Amino acid sequence: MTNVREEWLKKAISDGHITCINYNKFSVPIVIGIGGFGKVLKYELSDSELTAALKCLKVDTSLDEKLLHHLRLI
Ligand SMILES: Nc1ncnc2c1ncn2[C@@H]1O[C@H](COP(=O)(O)OP(=O)(O)OP(=O)(O)O)[C@@H](O)[C@H]1O
Repeated sequence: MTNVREEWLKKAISDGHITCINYNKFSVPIVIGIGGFGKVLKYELSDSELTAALKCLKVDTSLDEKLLHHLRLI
């Protein structure tokens, strides 16, 4: 079965809606907060002076199934 989430991400990156930065550019993370959708982590970027806060979203694999079910109904 096609991974809907992966295909969606690839398209969003190739269409320029999401900027993709290689994960090895980020330092070891420090957890700085927790929200409803996941943890927020602080990173330094290796090739710049930038500090970044990234949210690591919780994975809900049932979303793929719900989306596929919805698409079958259309
Ligand atoms: N850019 C940031 N810089 C510093 N700390 C941050 C940053 N973004 C989030 N945090 C910390 O992480 C915590 C959770 O942030 P988050 O955005 O996940 O909150 P939320 O809006 O309640 O979550 P959600 O949108 O998932 O429901 C914040 O309360 C804050 O302490």
